[in-house]
Amino acid sequence: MDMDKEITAVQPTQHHQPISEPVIVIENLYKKFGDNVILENFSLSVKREENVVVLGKSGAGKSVLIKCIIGLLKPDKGKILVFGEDITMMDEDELATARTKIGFLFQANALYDSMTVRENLEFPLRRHWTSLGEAEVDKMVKEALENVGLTHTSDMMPTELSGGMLKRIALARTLILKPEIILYDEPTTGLDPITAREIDQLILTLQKKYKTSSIIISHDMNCVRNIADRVVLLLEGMCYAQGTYETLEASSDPKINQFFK
Ligand SMILES: Nc1ncnc2c1ncn2[C@@H]1O[C@H](COP(=O)(O)OP(=O)(O)OP(=O)(O)O)[C@@H](O)[C@H]1O
Repeated sequence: MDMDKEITAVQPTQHHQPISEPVIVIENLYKKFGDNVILENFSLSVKREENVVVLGKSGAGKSVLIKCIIGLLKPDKGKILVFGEDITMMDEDELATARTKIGFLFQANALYDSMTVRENLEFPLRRHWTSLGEAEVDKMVKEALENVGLTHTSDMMPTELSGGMLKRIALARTLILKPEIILYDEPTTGLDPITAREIDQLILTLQKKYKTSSIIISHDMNCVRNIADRVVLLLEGMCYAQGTYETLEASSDPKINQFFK
């Protein structure tokens, strides 16, 4: 379909310039459940070191999109190229390899309540990088906790931490495997505004440090404004519009405008 709207009137932005080489290219993705068409001709490309926020109403298909990118759902049609390799054509072994390059920050953090913070951080290392020695594991856990300013929580249980601290630990755990791409599912939902802004800042700081590329699902318009190099509006199954926060906010199209009120 030719309804995709590229909003081109670029305004000055304080965000860094992403490098133009794409790390994710999604072409004409189509996904339905029964008669319920969720994604219809959805296309999107994400450049290296770019933060793309996907904005859409509840039920628009944002989670379905993310699940397709990590191969948890198979689209009915279309391609998802991650570093040039089509995720939709991969078997489980190939997917497992591809997923080591893709970090995922779950909305509910997905930390293990029965493990200490340190054990939660060690878990992905021991699972994916089995050849690491104790000293290396220690060093990486320390670095991960320093990155999020929570070295003192190492021996604490997740239940002893606040929502903002849990989000930081979840972010540290996502980053510990040094993924090149991070997918964030509503990273600031459920946090108070001040903590939410701290998480935005941390996401940006760590992105600069590790040079990651990201797709971020968010309803939090402050988060969208702070983090997005580019905003993509997922509407009616497709990429309805895309542009900087400022250009979309200035749009006179009521379908775009409704998100910025
Ligand atoms: N496994 C599934 N089987 C059937 N329908 C599904 C499945 N997964 C998602 N859906 C449907 O797909 C649609 C999009 O769901 P999705 O979770 O992607 O929405 P969303 O945009 O992430 O919404 P929210 O912002 O509320 O999380 C919904 O109508 C949902 O019921």
